[in-house]
Amino acid sequence: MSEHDHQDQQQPGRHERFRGDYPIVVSGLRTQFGEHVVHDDLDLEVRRGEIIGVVGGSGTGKSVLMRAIIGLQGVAAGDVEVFGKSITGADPDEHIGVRNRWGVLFQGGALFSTLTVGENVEVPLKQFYPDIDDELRREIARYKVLLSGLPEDAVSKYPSELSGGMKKRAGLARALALDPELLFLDEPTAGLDPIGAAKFDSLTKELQETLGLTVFLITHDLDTLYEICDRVAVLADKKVIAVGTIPELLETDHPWIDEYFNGPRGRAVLASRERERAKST
Ligand SMILES: Nc1ncnc2c1ncn2[C@@H]1O[C@H](COP(=O)(O)OP(=O)(O)OP(=O)(O)O)[C@@H](O)[C@H]1O
Repeated sequence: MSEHDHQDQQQPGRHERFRGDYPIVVSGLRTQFGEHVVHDDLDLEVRRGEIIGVVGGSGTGKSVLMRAIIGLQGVAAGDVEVFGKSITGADPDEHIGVRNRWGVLFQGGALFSTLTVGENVEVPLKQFYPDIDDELRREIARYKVLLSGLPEDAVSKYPSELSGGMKKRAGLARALALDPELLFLDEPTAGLDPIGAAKFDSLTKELQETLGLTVFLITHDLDTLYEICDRVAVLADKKVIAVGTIPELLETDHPWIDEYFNGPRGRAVLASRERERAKST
């Protein structure tokens, strides 16, 4: 047995980081519920190390797309590759080595209400690394809670004792439990006040930079798009109709994109950014 094999046996699930350019490649995706087609022939490539914002009107299929990418949503046609491996139609057990390389913050946090924050973070650790001893697992969970910007005493609190912003951070701590390379965030700043939302954005950016994460971020928050997203993918007409930086998107002349970024809210965000810039110069 080589030294490498030996190490792999000692650390189940250990893997090389993905070195390819596109950790997520979606090609010709079709999803549907009965007769209702949500995506049809949808393509998307997510670049390694970027924060990609995913926007679109309500019901255009942003969450369903995320679920298709992480294998929770059946796919009627097309292919989804994550870290170069096809997820589509695969037996979940077959791809355990891929599934422990991403973390997900679902809308609303999806925390277990009967477990403390620390115990919530321990759930994926128990699932994927059952042999870690209790003390080490607790210590890893505590570290992830602190990494997510929560105070030490949050570890032993129950979700019902937390504010909305703290719940999001607790959900983030759980998403980070397995040291993921890919982070999925479904509307992370929804329901937060503007200051809390800006803090969460900064944390996301900091984690992307320090941990080298690729972030798939569904949002309706224009501030988030301007502040931290490297590119933005726009869902409409059952497809990704455009993907690029905001200035690139504005050149496409698509009516929805124009309305989204140049409508009253888009203009207000731009004006406020201009004011901030003027203040800081
Ligand atoms: N389990 C399901 N069964 C049937 N239809 C579903 C199911 N999940 C989602 N849909 C439908 O798929 C479409 C896309 O839903 P999805 O939640 O992805 O939209 P979204 O773009 O994330 O919307 P929002 O911005 O409002 O969160 C919607 O029409 C929704 O009703």
